[in-house]
Amino acid sequence: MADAGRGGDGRRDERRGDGRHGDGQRGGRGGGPAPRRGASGGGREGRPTGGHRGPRQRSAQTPGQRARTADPARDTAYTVLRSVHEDGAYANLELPRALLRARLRGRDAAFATELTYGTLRMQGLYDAVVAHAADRAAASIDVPVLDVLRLGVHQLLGMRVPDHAAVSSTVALARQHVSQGAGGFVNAVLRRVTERGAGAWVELVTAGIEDPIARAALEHSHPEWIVRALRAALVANGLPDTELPQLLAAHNTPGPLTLVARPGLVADAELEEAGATPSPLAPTAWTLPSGDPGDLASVREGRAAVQDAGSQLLALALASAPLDGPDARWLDLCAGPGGKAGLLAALAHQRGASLHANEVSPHRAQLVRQTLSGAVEAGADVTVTVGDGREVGANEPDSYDRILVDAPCTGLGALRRRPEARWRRTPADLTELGPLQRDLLRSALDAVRPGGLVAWATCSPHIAETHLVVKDVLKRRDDVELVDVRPFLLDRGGQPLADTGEGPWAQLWPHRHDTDGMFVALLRKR
Ligand SMILES: C[S@@+](CC[C@H](N)C(=O)[O-])C[C@H]1O[C@@H](n2cnc3c(N)ncnc32)[C@H](O)[C@@H]1O
Repeated sequence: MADAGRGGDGRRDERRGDGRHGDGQRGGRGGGPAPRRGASGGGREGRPTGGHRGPRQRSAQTPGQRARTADPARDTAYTVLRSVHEDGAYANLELPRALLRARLRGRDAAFATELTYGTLRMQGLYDAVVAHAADRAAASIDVPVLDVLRLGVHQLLGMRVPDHAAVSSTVALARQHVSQGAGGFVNAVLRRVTERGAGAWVELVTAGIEDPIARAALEHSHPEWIVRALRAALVANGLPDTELPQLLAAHNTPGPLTLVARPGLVADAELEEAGATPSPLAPTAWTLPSGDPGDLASVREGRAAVQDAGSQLLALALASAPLDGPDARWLDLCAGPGGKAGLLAALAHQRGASLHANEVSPHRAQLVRQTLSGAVEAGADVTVTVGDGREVGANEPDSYDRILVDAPCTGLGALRRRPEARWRRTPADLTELGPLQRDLLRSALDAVRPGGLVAWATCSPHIAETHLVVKDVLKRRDDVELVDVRPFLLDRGGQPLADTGEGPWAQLWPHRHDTDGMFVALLRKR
């Protein structure tokens, strides 16, 4: 298969530092054919689990009769996969553009979304399946061909696509984008994949792996170092490590599409009329069961937005913790693209306070301005600056009453929304981010006035970015105390969220709270 394989891996370095930790929910919701649940998501199967399957649905067409042109939904998924793997693109940004270009809406868009996101998430497991079925290392297969195969395997093992449709359409993709020869190779490999169900494939590729972490990593398609870190984070936050499979499975399941209703800017009736329902998770959170959030006037006008409930809870906790003295100046130190600043600006406006939103990247600061447009329109006192947050403490000491540090981090708590992130991140990112994170927290503690509050937040449960940053910074300061944040993490009914840890900080979990894995610590300067 000269055109399907080659000697080495030859993949480009797919890493690209991003610092992108907006909520990025748009496009993350699957739909259309329901994903099969079990091998990785707690029950994906839909097939006999043991051994080889019985007679399969085979295509009646001969290879010559089969489609040579891929259908638009699969073509779109393939194009996005190539951009992710070849150009370092982000699927949550690239997919909406690709859907628009292909004019896909409704079920076709939902199919393309599930195919893209599911394939990227499950890539680790699928490569092992491909390697077994092709009898060669996945790394020895040209990445464009491997991407076609991954899409085919996801249709066969992760979605309810009939075998004949999955195989013939994926072969068409290979012929159209790679070559005739690649089509033959893809056909042969996928036919072998159809010989077993998802559960049987997992058993086969994990057979003989004794280390439970390595086994869980392959079964749930995560890099091993992330599985180890998540296990440590569960234990450090008082949860049993037996929950690890549920946590990993939650990363392989699309999260709900949650909206934030920015207080004072949008009425409940308007959201209800648009089909949204109140989420029990946070007083400002709404769930949009179907449809495009961009169709809502409140979203287009910045009065509501797509935002994970966990992000909302953190901003609400910072805003609601009691404060002695003035409460007039709020700062969001690392604000881009502005999700939490949007909520803080609305809350500050209701209280007669101002919000200063700072962001180091000019492009992302521009996104913050756009995000805050709804609050500004309503008269909120908001300033957006481009600057290094590490310098704010020295430049404006003892100046703010409440400060949010939503720090640049690995984003390991948001893996369900950023399907390729798990394959891009490396332990080296932690080494790189650690000093920056500590400097930002120190700067915030300098910038807050005595008696004021600083919230340290990450969308990562990794101990190195959560507990250790706070402990390290506090070791050298005797003017700061930790405040128990858990009483301020309130659900829609006003009750503190359960299972957020032993305090004083709090860790949210996708498998427990159905939010991103956000961490928050609240600090008060004496
Ligand atoms: C986790 S994101 C913030 C997300 C934001 N709070 C939201 O809810 O949309 C972290 C942000 O910190 C920014 N950042 C990184 N280094 C920074 C620095 N030295 N000073 C200020 N911002 C920084 C990144 O560009 C990124 O936009």
